[in-house]
Amino acid sequence: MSASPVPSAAAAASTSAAGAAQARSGSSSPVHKRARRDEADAPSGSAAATSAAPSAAAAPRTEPTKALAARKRGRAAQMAKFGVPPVEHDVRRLLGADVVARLEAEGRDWELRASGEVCDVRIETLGSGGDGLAKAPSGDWAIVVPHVLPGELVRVRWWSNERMWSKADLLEVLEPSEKRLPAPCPYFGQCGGCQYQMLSYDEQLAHKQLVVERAFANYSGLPAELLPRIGATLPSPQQLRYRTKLTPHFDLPRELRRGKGGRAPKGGMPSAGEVEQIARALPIGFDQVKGNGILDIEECIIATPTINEALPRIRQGVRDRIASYKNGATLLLRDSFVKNPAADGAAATEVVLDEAPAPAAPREELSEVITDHKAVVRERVGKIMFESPAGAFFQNNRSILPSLLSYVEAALRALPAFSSESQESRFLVDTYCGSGFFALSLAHLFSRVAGVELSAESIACATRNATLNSITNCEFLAGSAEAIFAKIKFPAERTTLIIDPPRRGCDDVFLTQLLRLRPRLVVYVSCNVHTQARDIGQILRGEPRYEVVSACGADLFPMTYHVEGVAVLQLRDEVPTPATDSAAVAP
Ligand SMILES: C[S@@+](CC[C@H](N)C(=O)[O-])C[C@H]1O[C@@H](n2cnc3c(N)ncnc32)[C@H](O)[C@@H]1O
Repeated sequence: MSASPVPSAAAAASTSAAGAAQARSGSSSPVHKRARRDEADAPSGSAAATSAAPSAAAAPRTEPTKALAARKRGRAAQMAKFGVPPVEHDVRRLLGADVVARLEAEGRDWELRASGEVCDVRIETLGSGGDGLAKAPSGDWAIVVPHVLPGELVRVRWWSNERMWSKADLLEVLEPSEKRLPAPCPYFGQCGGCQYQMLSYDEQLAHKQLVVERAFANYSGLPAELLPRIGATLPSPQQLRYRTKLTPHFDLPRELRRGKGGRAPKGGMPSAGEVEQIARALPIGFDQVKGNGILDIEECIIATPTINEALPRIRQGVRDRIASYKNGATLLLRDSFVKNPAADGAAATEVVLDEAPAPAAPREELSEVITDHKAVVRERVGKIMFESPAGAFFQNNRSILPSLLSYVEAALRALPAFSSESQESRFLVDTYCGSGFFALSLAHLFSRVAGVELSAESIACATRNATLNSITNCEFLAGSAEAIFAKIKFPAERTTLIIDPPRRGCDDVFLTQLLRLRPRLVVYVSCNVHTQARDIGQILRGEPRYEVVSACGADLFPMTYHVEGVAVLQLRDEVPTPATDSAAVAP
């Protein structure tokens, strides 16, 4: 066994780096306290490293009933929103059906296993959430470890108890994988933001393809023979410096927290000098991997250069005004094209766009950072300029948006149901349309377009964006997604319906009405491939019969475990279309 140093910045995951990060973190929530107590109970990193042994497969301990009930409630809350957590599927696959059945039958699936034990484990697989999975030395429990790769022998410390698995810290990579690369980010290993900085981009894409496949296998409820074939993941032209939105946050240090009615903090208000010291030490950034509070981040290499240029000024602004905050806060930094570069260009940064620009558009544009939630953010995708409320949703990776649109357009054009119709006889319904990204970008393919969206502010922007870009065939409606079904009068057999919901996916009301409308084609885009697979499964099992004609992941979030799902469905030909279908069906 080689104790070679970790050949990447993941060495930051070593105990010393983690300790330094912890020293800079300011959180004191109960979760953090518990984690620290666990560490205090455990042997020190170096001593434990030499004595790491299978004995770490600790004998189960007794847990107070209330604590166990709280753990079960936490999982039940997640189940209600998203279904079985993806990691549980990964754990079941790792342990195997026999072991899982035994744990469940013996009532040992919620056992209390971890309390700071250190052990060496071989990582067997990479889970859907970006963490590696290994079997505990006992063989009947899983250990989930961040920033590791399959095949690696790693030294870990377990610190939390979940159902049939425990989370663990990575202490050391004892035998690195050949696939491990030096991570470009100095915070990798400590920051909870990125999971894959040590993995080549091709490997990231291949893994995300597997994640989408597993999502359909685990969540669609479809038999194996009906699972869709998942295509290669759509790559992002930029793998770093792509994020146009960053939300670093901070907790207000205890010494500055006021009591009820604005009363001075318990020990009295610190002096100006003390406040300055507290402000200087304040971590402003992202959650640490283990939940040890916030890691101070001076630069985020997946964010755009414009954001990184503004970050020091915005962080300093927080420090200067720290005594005026009542609580911690989440900051907003959005990269926005400058409306009038000639007038506003002084403080803005030149952006070179990756995609081929529209003939009339400039090759280079200026961008600036917007921090006010109520302000307007500008984004150009291909020929179209979008305005959206800074506090509302807009896609965060500008470099991949042209290829995402091209993928959808090519997938539709490949279908006779679409290509045999002229533009004048095609209709588009864009549900969960935000500021009109899909509706306006694809409007040239359709005769008429209708969009629906819950946020009235976003709808106002969508309507304005149509005018700004001289697009005259789009209408937008503020309301819940299913409200569109009662409004539109498009012929269902010539209608394409886009679904792009938030992470929780669609509800039954929406899916039921979609099936009643029977649009000829459905494009489902989602930032949560698990709820997407669940919803597509429900559509495919319903009446009338749909089939998936193409599906893949799109890498809107390189270096992280997130993957966007894109799927195109069509109504199956053998299903006769009732005569009433040529008019929209009111609910
Ligand atoms: C993932 S975003 C997609 C936005 C848009 N398609 C785009 O690409 O910019 C999901 C959108 O759904 C909206 N939304 C959430 N719940 C909704 C509901 N029940 N009905 C309609 N829109 C909803 C959110 O406000 C958000 O704008």
